[in-house]
Amino acid sequence: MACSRFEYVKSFEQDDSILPNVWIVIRIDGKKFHKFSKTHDFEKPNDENALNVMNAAATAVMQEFRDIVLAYGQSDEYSFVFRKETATFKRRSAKLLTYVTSLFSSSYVMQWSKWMNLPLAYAPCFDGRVVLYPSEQNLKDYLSWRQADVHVNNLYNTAFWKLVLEKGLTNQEAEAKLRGTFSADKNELLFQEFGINYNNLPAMYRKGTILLRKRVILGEKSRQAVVPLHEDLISSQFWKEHTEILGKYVPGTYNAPQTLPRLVEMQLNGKELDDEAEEPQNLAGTS
Ligand SMILES: Nc1nc2c(ncn2[C@@H]2O[C@H](COP(=O)(O)OP(=O)(O)OP(=O)(O)O)[C@@H](O)[C@H]2O)c(=O)[nH]1
Ligand SMILES: [Mg+2]
Ligand SMILES: [Mg+2]
Repeated sequence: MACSRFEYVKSFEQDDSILPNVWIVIRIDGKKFHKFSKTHDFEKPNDENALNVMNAAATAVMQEFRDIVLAYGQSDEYSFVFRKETATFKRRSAKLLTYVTSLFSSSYVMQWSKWMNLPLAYAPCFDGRVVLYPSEQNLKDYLSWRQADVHVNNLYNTAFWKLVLEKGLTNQEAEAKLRGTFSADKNELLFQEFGINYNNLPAMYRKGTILLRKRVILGEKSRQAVVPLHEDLISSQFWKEHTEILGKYVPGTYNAPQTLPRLVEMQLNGKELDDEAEEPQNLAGTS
C-alpha cells in the first residue's frame, strides 16, 4: 500500500546491481594531489609518511569491508578488490563505490596527524570508479598494469628530482635530459651520476603497497590484521604464495619483518585479539 501519492517517484531509481561472478575493483584517486602534495610539503619524489596515510586509510577500509581480499596503492591512488562472490550491499554499484570512497576520504583525514607533523590545510577529496573483471587473468593484468605504472613513474621521478635537487638543473633542463631515455638509461644515470642502485631504493617506492589479510603470530596467540607487502605481483610466485586472494580466502601467516611495520602495530594496539571466523563476512545491507 502506498504511503503517499508521492511515493511513485521511487520507481525512478535504477537498479545498479553488479552482475554475479565478477571481481569488483574500486579505484580511488586523489583530486589534484599535485597541488595537495605541494601545499603539504611532501618529500620528492616519495614521502614515506604521506604514503602511509594512504596505506592507513586503505587499511581502515579493509577492516570495514571484510570482502575486500586485496588492496593495492601507489602515489595518490588505491584499488580495492572484492572477492567475486561478494554480496556486500547486494552488489549495488553506487553503494559500494560511495561507501568505499567516502570511508577512505574520512579515514585519510583521521589518520593524517598520526603520520604527518603539519596540519591539514584543506579537505582532500578522492574520485572513485568501479571496474569489473571477469577472469583471473584480467584481474592479475589490471594489478600488474598499476604496478608497472609505479615502476615507470618512480624511475622517472627519482632521476628527475635527483637532477633538480642535487645537480641544480631547472625542471625544464631535467625534463630535456630525460626525454627519450629508456629504463636502462635512467638506471645508468642514477648509478653513474649519483651512485644510486635503483633496485636498492625502498620497495614501497618501487613496487607500491599491497594490503592483504594475514594471521600475525604473537607468541602463543595469533590474530588477523591487514598487513602491507611491497612484493612483485606481476610474478606468478606472488599468486602461488598468497592463495587467500583468489578463492581460498583463508589468510596465510604473515612473514613479518624483524620490526613490525607501524601500520600493523597500530592495529594490534587498537583492538583486542580478533579470533573471529576467518571467512569474510557478507555485509548484505538492505537500505
Ligand atoms: N612530492 C610528492 N608528490 C606526490 C607523492 N605522491 C603523489 N604525489 C603527487 O600526486 C600526483 C598524483 O598524480 P595524479 O593523480 O595523476 O594527478 P593529480 O594532480 O592528483 O590530478 P587528478 O588526479 O587528475 O585530480 C603526482 O603527480 C604528484 O604530484 C609523494 O609521495 N610525494
Ligand atoms: Mg590524483
Ligand atoms: Mg593518481
